[in-house]
Amino acid sequence: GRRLGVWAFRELLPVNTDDPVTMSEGGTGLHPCPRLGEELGVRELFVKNEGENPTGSFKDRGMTVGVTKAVELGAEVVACASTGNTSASLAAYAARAGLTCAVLLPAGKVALGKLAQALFHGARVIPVNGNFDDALDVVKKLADEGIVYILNSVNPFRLSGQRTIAYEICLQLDWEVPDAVVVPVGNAGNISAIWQGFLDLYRLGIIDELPRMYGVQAEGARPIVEAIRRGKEDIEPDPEPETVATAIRIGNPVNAIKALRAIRCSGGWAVEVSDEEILSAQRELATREGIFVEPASAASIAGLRKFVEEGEIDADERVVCVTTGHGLKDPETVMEVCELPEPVEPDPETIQRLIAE
Ligand SMILES: Cc1ncc(COP(=O)(O)O)c(/C=C/C(=O)C(=O)O)c1O
Repeated sequence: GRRLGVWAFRELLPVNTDDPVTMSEGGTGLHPCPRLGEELGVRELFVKNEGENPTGSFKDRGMTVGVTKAVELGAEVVACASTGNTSASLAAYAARAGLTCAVLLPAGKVALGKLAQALFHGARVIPVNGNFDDALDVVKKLADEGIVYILNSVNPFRLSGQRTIAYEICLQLDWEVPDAVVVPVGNAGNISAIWQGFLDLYRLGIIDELPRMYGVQAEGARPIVEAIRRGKEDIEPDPEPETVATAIRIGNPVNAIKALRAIRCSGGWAVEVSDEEILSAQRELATREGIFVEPASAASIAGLRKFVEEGEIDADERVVCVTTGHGLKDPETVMEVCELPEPVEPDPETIQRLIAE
């Protein structure tokens, strides 16, 4: 009788408490998307919509475990660097736990919805002159000195919560395993955690096969793609990452080694997509299947199109695209590509004409 969500899998989580800091995170929809699948050329396309979480991104799965652990350890100040969603999630869960929260953000590069969340939940929002990577370096130094408890994905408790994405996908597919799972990659924690989740189920004998893991990055921020393409063991950090998908505007992913292993051990691959491809995929998903995601999330859809074109994923395979954040996070990017009509008089003829146009 457990509600589907992160804590339905409590026996698999590394936190021994029956009093978690929780807001019913997880239990997100695994939506069949036949029209979009048809367009992309795959037999069965599902979208695992993480924008349905309490603060609108998959980060809540990690934060519920990470912040519960912070309380267990007696931490007083929790902190993170963030491109936005981590800070929004940490601000909410820290508020719920009564912890002081500090978030460092790359000044001018965080979507409006995420800023509103972090500010409104009462976090100490600290914009810094520099990129996400510079901000993370500072928070890591402060954590090493015991001044803050860090909740970025260098914290293993954060990633353990995100494994539940894999648990839920299998449960929602009646314990079958998809052929391919496509994930947008920034700091590279999520693709690593999802792979670990599938491995957990495999080692427990619950599933007897494993999916291939596919990572998608923005053309302007693609260190993982370059390392995969060149067969490298580690990445070349990109000092100037740039993309409209600000959530994945990351040049030096801390989980690079884990992500390279997840992609290689699973027989998957990685690809980059342009900002234009991201924005058109975002629009297609919203207009064809009614699912509204922020730009970075749509990278998984744009990437799937390329994996099918390149023969990495076959037309007759079952594919899950993980869409990682809600579209409301970044309304400004949406309004840049939409045309709001001028107001008209509310008379029936005018309205009828406009509807018919
Ligand atoms: C919508 C969305 N989609 C994909 C990613 C990439 O996940 P990772 O590869 O695990 O980093 C993020 C990451 C955001 C942050 O890193 C942050 O919020 O600081 C995101 O918000």
